[in-house]
Amino acid sequence: MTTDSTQPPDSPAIAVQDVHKRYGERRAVDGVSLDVRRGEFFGLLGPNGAGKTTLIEIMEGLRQADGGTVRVLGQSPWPRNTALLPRMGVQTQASAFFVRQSAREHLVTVAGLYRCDPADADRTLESVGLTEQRDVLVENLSGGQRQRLAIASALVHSPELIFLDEPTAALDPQARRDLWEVLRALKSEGRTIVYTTHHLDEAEALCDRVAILVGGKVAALDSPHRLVTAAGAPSRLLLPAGRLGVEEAAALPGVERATLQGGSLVLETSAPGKVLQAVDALTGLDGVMTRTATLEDVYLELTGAAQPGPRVGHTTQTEYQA
Ligand SMILES: Nc1ncnc2c1ncn2[C@@H]1O[C@H](COP(=O)(O)OP(=O)(O)OP(=O)(O)O)[C@@H](O)[C@H]1O
Repeated sequence: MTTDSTQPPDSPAIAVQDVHKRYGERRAVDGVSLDVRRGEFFGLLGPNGAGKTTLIEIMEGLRQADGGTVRVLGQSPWPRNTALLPRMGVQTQASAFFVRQSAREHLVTVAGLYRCDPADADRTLESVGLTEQRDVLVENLSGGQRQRLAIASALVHSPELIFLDEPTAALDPQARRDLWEVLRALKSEGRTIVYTTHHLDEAEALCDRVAILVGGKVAALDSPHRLVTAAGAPSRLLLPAGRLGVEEAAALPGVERATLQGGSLVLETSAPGKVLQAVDALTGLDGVMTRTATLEDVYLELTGAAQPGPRVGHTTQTEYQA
């Protein structure tokens, strides 16, 4: 990995100040300011059309901002700054491939463009778990394997700053988890990663900090843990239905709301310890589950997509057994 010794080590990898971008009347990026720290795994989240791709393209030097300033590794990415190219790796949702080449040939070709050795291609193929497919033609790779090859193409020259745009979108659950390990290894090598995803569990598991963009503005920026804690969303306790009456449950100390959902009695509370104690005293805790708030709760609240009533998907869950 090459680094710029002229930059102070504590300077941000990316500094974005009051950046604007319009397409006609549409304000795609509307006064965004944020820093991405060196070595940070930074998530850019937001609903479709929130301005993530536009902002990333401005950071990558692919698009000109209408206003504001952007510094990437201490330099301006616009007008197109070729000095930055060897220091950045870019994976987009529409990556281009040499489809009539094998996976390895493709990567050796990309490595050659960066004046890297074929050995770098082999090492990178291994790091994304494609060694077995090295001789398979790109056009015969599965969607997930191509996705991994796209990521390998962004990594082959060992860039210090990596942009990954929904890299796990086409991956099955196991391949997604495998890729998490690849990404964690990159972070542990000190690389800076800017990451977009619609998988909130993934952002929570991987990112040091996330920015949630809504309508071209930063609606929240912090670590997933602090965002979840600050949101103060209630925890939920799920009891098998019939264990307690709804009214009886609603009257327990600390319970803010009790509802029947499917086969469960759902208790919302900001004092889960207190409610667990009360339930334990009445019925025991066998089969009781707790679900704590997650980044998805915060995200849905901020993007205005929150549904009334408790959600039960994608939550951190603990089940009690006798
Ligand atoms: N080249 C363009 N010309 C005109 N409008 C555009 C262009 N690119 C994006 N937009 C509009 O700007 C807004 C932001 O788009 P952008 O692609 O940056 O959002 P996004 O957050 O990346 O969305 P997604 O999650 O769907 O990829 C959208 O309303 C989009 O329709």
